[in-house]
Formats: sequence, C-alpha cells, structure tokens
Amino acid sequence: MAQNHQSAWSKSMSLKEQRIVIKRLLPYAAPYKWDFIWAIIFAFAVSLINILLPKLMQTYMNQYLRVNNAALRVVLFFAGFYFLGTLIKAIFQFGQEFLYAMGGERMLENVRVQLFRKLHRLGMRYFDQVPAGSILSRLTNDTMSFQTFWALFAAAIVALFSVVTSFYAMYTTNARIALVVLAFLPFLGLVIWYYQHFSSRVYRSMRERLSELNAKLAESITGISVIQEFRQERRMNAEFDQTNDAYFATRQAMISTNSLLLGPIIDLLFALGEVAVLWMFGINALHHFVLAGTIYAFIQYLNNFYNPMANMMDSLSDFQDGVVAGSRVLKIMDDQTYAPTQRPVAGAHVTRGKIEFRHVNFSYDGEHDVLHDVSFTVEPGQTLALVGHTGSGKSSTINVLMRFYEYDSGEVLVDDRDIREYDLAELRQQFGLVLQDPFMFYGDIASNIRMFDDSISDEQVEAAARFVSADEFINQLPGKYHARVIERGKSYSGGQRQLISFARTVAHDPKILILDEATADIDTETEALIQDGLAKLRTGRTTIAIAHRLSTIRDADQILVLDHGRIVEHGNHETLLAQRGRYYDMYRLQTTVDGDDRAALLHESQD
Ligand SMILES: Nc1ncnc2c1ncn2[C@@H]1O[C@H](COP(=O)(O)OP(=O)(O)OP(=O)(O)O)[C@@H](O)[C@H]1O
Repeated sequence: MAQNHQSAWSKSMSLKEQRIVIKRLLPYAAPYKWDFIWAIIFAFAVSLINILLPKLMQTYMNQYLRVNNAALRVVLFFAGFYFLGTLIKAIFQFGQEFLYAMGGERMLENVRVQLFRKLHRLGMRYFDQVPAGSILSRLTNDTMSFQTFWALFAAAIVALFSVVTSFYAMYTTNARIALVVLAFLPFLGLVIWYYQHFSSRVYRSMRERLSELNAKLAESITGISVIQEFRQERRMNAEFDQTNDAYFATRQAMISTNSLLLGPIIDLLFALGEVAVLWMFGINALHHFVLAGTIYAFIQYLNNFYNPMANMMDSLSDFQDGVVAGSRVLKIMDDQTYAPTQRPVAGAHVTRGKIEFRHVNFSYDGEHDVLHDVSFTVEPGQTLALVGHTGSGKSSTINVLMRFYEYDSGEVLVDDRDIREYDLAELRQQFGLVLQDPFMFYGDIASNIRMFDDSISDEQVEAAARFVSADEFINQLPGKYHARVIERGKSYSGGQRQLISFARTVAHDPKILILDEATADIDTETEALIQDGLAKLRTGRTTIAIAHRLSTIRDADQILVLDHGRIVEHGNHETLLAQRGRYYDMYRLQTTVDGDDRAALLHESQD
C-alpha cells in the first residue's frame, strides 16, 4: 500500500536542494557556534592522540619488547604514558560529545521556539489546509533530528584530518603498502555517494508517513465521540493499520539500507584493506626482517584511516534525516499564508463600537465568493442579528470582521475608520467573541475567566462571574474559582462553559460583542441563565449575533437575512415579518414547533 502514498516528498533530494537546506539551517545553529567549534577542536585532539598512541606502541614493541632488552622502568614508562594518553583522549572525547550534543540540543530548542512563533503568525487559511497532526509532527519529530544533524560536519572534518594524518603515518612507515590502501578509497567514496543519494529518498518518505500517522492519530483522538457514536472503529483501525504499515515499510527500507551500507560494507572494505596490508607485509617478510611493532602500528593507522569514515557514514544517516526534516520545517517557516496584515495609524482607538461593511466581497480560496456585496451599518450599542440557512455566510461575515481572513474587496470600517488602520491586538481586545462551544484552556476557572491576564484581579473575576450569574455553579465546585480545567473543559457542561465565556467577556469589557448563538440543547434553567447573561452582556455594547433560533432575536435593532453570501432581506423583526419573505418563512417554520411563538406570529401577522 506504500505506493499509494508516494508523492513529491518521496523523491530523493538533489545535492543542490540539500545544500540550500543546510545553508538555511545554519543561522539557527549560529548562536551556539562555540559549542560546535570547541567540539571540533576536541575531535581534532582525539584524532591526533589516535596517531600518537600507535607510534608509542610501535617504538615500545620494536625497540624495547625484546628478550634481555625490557627493563621494568621502561615498561612502567610506556604503560604510564599510554595510560595518560588514553585518559586525555577520554576527556577530549567527553568534551567533544557533550558540546556537540548540547549545541544540537540548543539549536533544537531555538528552532522549536521560532516554529511555534511562526505558527501563531500564520492565518486561518493555513490551518484550514494543514492537518493538526502534521503540524505537530513537524514541531516534535522533525525538529528532534536537529540534535544529531551537525555531527556530520565534525565527523567529516575529523575524517579528513584522520585520513590525511594516518595516510602520512602509513606512508612514512611503508610507502608501497600505503599506496595499496589508498586504492580502496574510491570504493568507499562510491558507497558514500550511493548511500547519500538513496537514503535521502528513504528518509523523506519516512518523515511523510510519520506525519500521516500523527494526523490520523490526532483525528482519532479529537473525533473519538463521533467515531464511537457512528461505530467507525473498524474503519479507523483499518486506516490506521494501513498508514502504520506504510510507515513500517519505510522504516524497514531505512533499516536495511543502514544495516547494509553503514556496517557490513565498510567493515568489508576495512577487512580487505587489512588482508592486503598483512599480505604485503607477509611477502616482505619472505625477503626482509619485519618488525611486529611496525605491523601493529600499520594496522592501527589503517583503523584510524577507516574508522572516521565509518563514523562519517553513521553521521550521514542522521544528517540525511536532518536535511529532510529541515526542509519540512523550513516549509512552515517559508509559508506566506499569514494572518491578514494591518497598517496601524497612530492614535487609532476603538471608542464607540460602530461597525460598517461597504460592498464587501470575500472568498476563502480566491475563486468562489462566499460573501457578495455585503453592506450594513451597526450604530454603537445596537444589535445586529445575522440569520440564514446553513452555509449562507454568517460565520464568514464574522471571520472577516474578526480579521481571521482578508476580504477581497469593499470596505470594513470600525468607528468610521478602515479596520486595517487599527493595531490588531487593540482591535481584538475590543471584540468579545462568544462562541457556541467556548474553548477552555488548561488551568483553573479563574485563569480561564481572566484569560491569563494578571492585570485582572480576583475581585474582578468574581464580579464578572456574578454579573452573568456564573457564580452559582462555580461556588458549588470543589476549589471554586481554583477548580481545575483540563482537556478543553470537557468536564464542564456546554451551558457552564458558555457562562464562563460570558464572564470572560465581561472581565475584558470589550466595546463590540460577537455572539455565535448556542444551538446545543441546554436545560431550561441554564437556558434562562444564559439568556439573562446574554442580555446583560449586550447592554451598552454593539452586538453582532449569529442567530439560529429566531425567537431570541426579536428585539434586535436590525436583522440581516443571508442567502448564498448575499443579503436578501434587511430590517427588524416586525418589518421582516410584514414582508412575508424568507424571514417570515423561516420564522413560521420554527414556530410551528413552538406553540407560544406560533400564537405570537399569528398575532403579529394580523397587525
Ligand atoms: N474555512 C473555510 N474554507 C473554505 N470554505 C469555507 C470555510 N468555511 C466556510 N466555508 C464555505 O463558505 C460558505 C459559507 O459558510 P459559513 O460558515 O459562513 O456559513 P454559515 O452561514 O455560518 O453556516 P452555519 O449556520 O452552518 O454555521 C459555505 O459554502 C462554506 O462551505
């Protein structure tokens, strides 16, 4: 099934693309350059010691490890020196690994912060298109790979240094044999090139599958109630298995590539090198006297010649993973789907709360208009109700007013000034958005009312709750205002969440109120509390309300009836009923279910 998921991502990245990604990632590591520089210096020191130690051993073996020639003093001297060298090497190795890991870790932290900030600058359009799980995957899994990403650079520098120094040491020991060892290098180069080329494709597809897996997981967790209600478990399980299998297949490809190319092939080349060296020393020994210490040192140099390259291959796998992850992270960093921009004018403040739409057109995708030529004016303190069938454009009108999306043409004015001339933070502060299903943050009731704004005192929080009659239920909670809120407030009822969101709005005292009327079934007692709270909220504030139950907006100053994004009727409850148009039909449809309202309708239409 994996081929179903193939996409542009799964193609291997060209060297040029990889170079661009690295160049773009460097600035994120730049603040921690000293960690990396010191790590490289330590790595140099380690490879230098790696050359010196065999030399020491060679001298010891060739000159002193002979019958009648070994004095205890000399043995102690060499042993002590060897131990000291190994100890210093261990310290340098610690410094190298620690600093490298810390540099990587700091970079990782930096990227995560930058990415999170960027996400908050992106507009709603971005979140409409990219699944939450995939964003999560980029912020967590993808950034994780930066930890080991830079190791390749150190490994490459050390490998170069080691290859040159060990070759020099081999050459000065036996030039002919050293040249034979050199003949293996092109094969190693070939393996490295092939691995680099192939693994970027494997890692790309692996990262993509992981992202899909996270998206599936996020969907399953957030939609768990619907999944259970509609018995979707089997479908979800099957889909999850399929994605999981595809991910497994890419992991398998990665493991087989790494297991084959990183270990056995390098070891094989090393073993061939060893055989060649021993063979040639063997041939030499037929004619000359060959010292054991020389063979020992030569084999050690050979080790130092191959090992750093093997390490480099190892780092290459982390590096490939990092480049692929980096390109995914940069894709978010580069995304231009920004929230609408403002061009604030000094001294622009919302003081009255007048709202005006002039011939506004708006589309989500730049092609299909969802608002056509929408015009209305709401005077300060007035209430405007938006009604219309589902998909008629009510929420879209609010989305434009809240600056969640940029409108295409026309004008939106607040207090007779272009909405774009206000500072966004100040503008949003003046809007109180009360949603159908209020979002609650992890914390407690008080923090959810003050919305983590410490300038709002406990007394103000309690006064706000009292004002909208939310205090009654809050006082019954264990811990009252400090009762815990977890999981978006799932442990509170819809009505209770509504009341908390009213208190939240009162505590922030906005000039303009935007209500998305709750459609959820709420018991009559809570319903009365909510209607009472709403009436208090609306007092003295300009209100735009999306109304589903027309009975709740009879007292609105203006009612706009929307249909396919156009205003088809405009008036107040009485004038619209008298028109006997769409509003009249909708109202009649709703009130035939409700006896009291039907009586009211009959009464009104007789007038
Ligand atoms: N994020 C979005 N991306 C693309 N199209 C969207 C988006 N949100 C809404 N639409 C489309 O815009 C049109 C108007 O939707 P809108 O949500 O404004 O309707 P509504 O009147 O608020 O409906 P409801 O009463 O069901 O909430 C619909 O055709 C809808 O499919």
